Amino acid sequence: MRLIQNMMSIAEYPGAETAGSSRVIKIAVIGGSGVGKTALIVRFLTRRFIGDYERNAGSLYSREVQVDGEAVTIQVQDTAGAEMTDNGVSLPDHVSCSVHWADAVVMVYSVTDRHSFELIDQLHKAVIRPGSTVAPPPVILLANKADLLHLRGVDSEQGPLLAATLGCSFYEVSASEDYNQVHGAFHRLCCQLVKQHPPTSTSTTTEKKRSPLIPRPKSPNMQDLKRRFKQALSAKVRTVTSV
Ligand SMILES: Nc1nc2c(ncn2[C@@H]2O[C@H](COP(=O)(O)OP(=O)(O)OP(=O)(O)O)[C@@H](O)[C@H]2O)c(=O)[nH]1
Repeated sequence: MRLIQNMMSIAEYPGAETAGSSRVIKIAVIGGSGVGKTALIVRFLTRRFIGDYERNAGSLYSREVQVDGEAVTIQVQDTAGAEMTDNGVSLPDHVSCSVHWADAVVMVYSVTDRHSFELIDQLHKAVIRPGSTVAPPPVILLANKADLLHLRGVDSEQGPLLAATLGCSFYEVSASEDYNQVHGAFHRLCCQLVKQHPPTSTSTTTEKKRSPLIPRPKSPNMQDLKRRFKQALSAKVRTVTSV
């Protein structure tokens, strides 16, 4: 039942094409696999924590929120997990496109996953693209799963240290335990973007950055959500019948 309620909360959630307000803020969330990217986005936008997910293929979430008293449409692009290879970090095309599309980037690692922490430096390089003439987008670093103290693989001092080296803000959060932390981190980023881009110049700035070659990110639709719900449900039924 919890699963059903949770899935319905996503289905009720406004679609990506509802950008009716004057201003659209685009955020890409990137990081290693299973660090909680989807959980963080859903938590920020719906207040809910959903424990069951399938591997992410890259969905675009959208919602109108109030930022400093102004109605703003936030579009958040979830991305597939990045992997470390012998030649550095391997970013699927979809992730690179999302980074170029975004006004700001949220990098995520899990405090329980040392590899996801070690990916961050490489991911940051992919975001800021040293030597590029285009100004890099604002970036924040989130250390997720702070509730899993017994599984901690990254010391609590290491995150802030890395963030200071990279020149970005840092937040240790738990998508499962603390809505306020997650909301605070995303909200501060939104405030920063709103201040940086006054309403009249927003669309111009955005259009300048976006290449026509970059495909629009996917948005979750009802059919996709229903399919995922059925999959999750049949997995549960299998578990129950096999006991
Ligand atoms: N305990 C705990 N579990 C979490 C937290 N955030 C996410 N999870 C769990 O971690 C698992 C992975 O979460 P996802 O949100 O799917 O992670 P992801 O980064 O989107 O995963 P990929 O799409 O595979 O890259 C899920 O089982 C979540 O329930 C958290 O803060 N605490």
